Amino acid sequence: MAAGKKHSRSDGDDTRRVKKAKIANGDAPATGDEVAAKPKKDKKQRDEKRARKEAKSNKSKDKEPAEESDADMTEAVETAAPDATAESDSEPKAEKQEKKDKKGKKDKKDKKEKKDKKEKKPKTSDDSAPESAPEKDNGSVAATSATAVHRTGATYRYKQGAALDALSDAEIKTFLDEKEINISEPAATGLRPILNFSQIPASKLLSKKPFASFTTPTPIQSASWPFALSGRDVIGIAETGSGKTLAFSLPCIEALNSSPKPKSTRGARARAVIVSPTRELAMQTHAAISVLAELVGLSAVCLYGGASKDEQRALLRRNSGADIIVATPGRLKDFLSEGDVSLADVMFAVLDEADRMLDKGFEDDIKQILGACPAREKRQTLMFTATWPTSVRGLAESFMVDPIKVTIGKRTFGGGDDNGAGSGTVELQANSRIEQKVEVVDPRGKEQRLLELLRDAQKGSAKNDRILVFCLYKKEATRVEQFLDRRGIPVVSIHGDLRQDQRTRSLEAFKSGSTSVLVATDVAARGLDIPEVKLVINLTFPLTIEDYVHRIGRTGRAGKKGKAITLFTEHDKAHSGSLVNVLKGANQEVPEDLLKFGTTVKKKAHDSYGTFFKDVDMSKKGTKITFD
Ligand SMILES: Nc1ncnc2c1ncn2[C@@H]1O[C@H](COP(=O)(O)OP(=O)(O)OP(=O)(O)O)[C@@H](O)[C@H]1O
Repeated sequence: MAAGKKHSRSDGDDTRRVKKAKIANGDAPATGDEVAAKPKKDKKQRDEKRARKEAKSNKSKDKEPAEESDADMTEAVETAAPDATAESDSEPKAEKQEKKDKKGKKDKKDKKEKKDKKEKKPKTSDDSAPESAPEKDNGSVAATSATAVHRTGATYRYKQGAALDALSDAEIKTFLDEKEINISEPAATGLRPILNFSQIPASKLLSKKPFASFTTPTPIQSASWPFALSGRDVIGIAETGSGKTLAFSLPCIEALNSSPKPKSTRGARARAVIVSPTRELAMQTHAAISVLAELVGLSAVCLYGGASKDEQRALLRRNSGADIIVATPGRLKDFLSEGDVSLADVMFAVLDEADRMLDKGFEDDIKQILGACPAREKRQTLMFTATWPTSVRGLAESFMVDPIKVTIGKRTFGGGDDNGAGSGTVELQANSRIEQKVEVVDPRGKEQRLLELLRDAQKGSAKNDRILVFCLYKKEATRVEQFLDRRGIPVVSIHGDLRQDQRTRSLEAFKSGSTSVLVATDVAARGLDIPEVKLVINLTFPLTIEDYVHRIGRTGRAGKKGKAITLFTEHDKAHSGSLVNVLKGANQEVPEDLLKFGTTVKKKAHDSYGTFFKDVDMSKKGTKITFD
């Protein structure tokens, strides 16, 4: 099959993927006993003095060099060992039992309150919602000016304003329907979406007019802010480029700004932690949240691999406990284990690109990082992404308390064969402002076709239009960059074989427009907000359909239009069904040539693998494919 061929390529990545498969299969260096023994030990230690002991227990764990741990999405997998016994939020047993009892009582109380509320709630057409979303609240949002209290101890109080209270249910329902907002709210608080910036409660931050350059909140901001500002856990799923960064940044700053700073101690004691899958995304998020943080005198530090630890350590010291840490998992784990950072005071934790962070490649890191934070009942946890595969949902909820799920877009459509096998419904949606073209091509002609597409797209006045070309492998990216360079195309690249300073330089050259073509691996697929990317070309199809949605999402951002062209070959036929669904879901043309490969959505061959897994037929002999 296609995967077999890809893995037989002679670009060096093949062996790594096989190695990854082995590791994720339980063929990891650490034995099961070793892995199992650690959490128990950690628990005991934390029982005595959780915060300090956490750093110590981490110290005893095997340490990976940061330069490898988050250099690239593929590299991250290599370092991931299975740890099925690890707990998401390990705490002492007695404390756990006490919490369980308390939670039991609280649950009973909540249930009663919920029941009372439901009875009071006016019935609307949406009350007949499908069973899959029994608590869906669209259109039945009772006006309330209730003041929500944070369980984390933040003194910020979200009070729904009079202007929002004054709106009729019908107006709210129209807004929710028009913006395709779906809110699944177990606690039925009845909080209404924030329709415009003036409806956000006044605060020191708001007095500085941080949103002056925007006209209205985006749907994900409108719908998630009331809950996140109220201290609730939120899962936010919205299309690429729809302002999710601000959706979690505003509540983060408000929560921190209303809480006393912990007394200065040795090591930086962060109060918010935001975890990102790639260095560039961590830097971008850090830059974005720093704009808000500085307005109210809070500090944010970015920790990522491939750069000097000493410099980052110095930044942490200078800020004597950065309020906010934005980090890639590998480097953050290093700092935790070395005792340079403590997450024991974290009241606000965010997983950006959450499905990627919960994927097998990062799962253990995330367990360790969230395990170093206070228990989920004592922190607020937010997860945001554009794609939310079912495989990560259970794990996500294990890190959260009754999360509110805010989904933007019509995300349910059928698929699979006529017998209903192989798919069912999918909740995957590409940004509908992106025109998606798929060309089925002979694999041998791909690079020539790329050249034609680039020349065509950069004709005349479009000469400097920014175009992002995605490859699957690092070596492939290097080769394609050289191929284009030799043909006079101004090009730079970004992938895991480059040093961090080279990666940064490439991205800067592309962002500034000094070089109009960027060749990238999936290290640039998620989150990067590069202005005016006119076209995304998928030279080689990604490993998962989710990655496809993220890749093309580098264009058509913040309400703009964009275009994506995918060169699809017989090697990618396993993805034809899911690609057809994504195209249909975004009202895009489905080429006949693509349909020939079939429309059945293949179930993932192996549940243990995430975005980077591709089935490898170990019995097959490699076919040497020659490029160029
Ligand atoms: N309310 C708003 N109005 C207009 N533009 C906005 C608004 N909020 C954020 N933006 C802008 O939209 C762009 C995309 O935002 P952001 O990077 O947060 O998207 P995202 O949803 O996180 O995308 P991705 O899924 O790719 O990570 C940014 O340039 C941001 O400044």
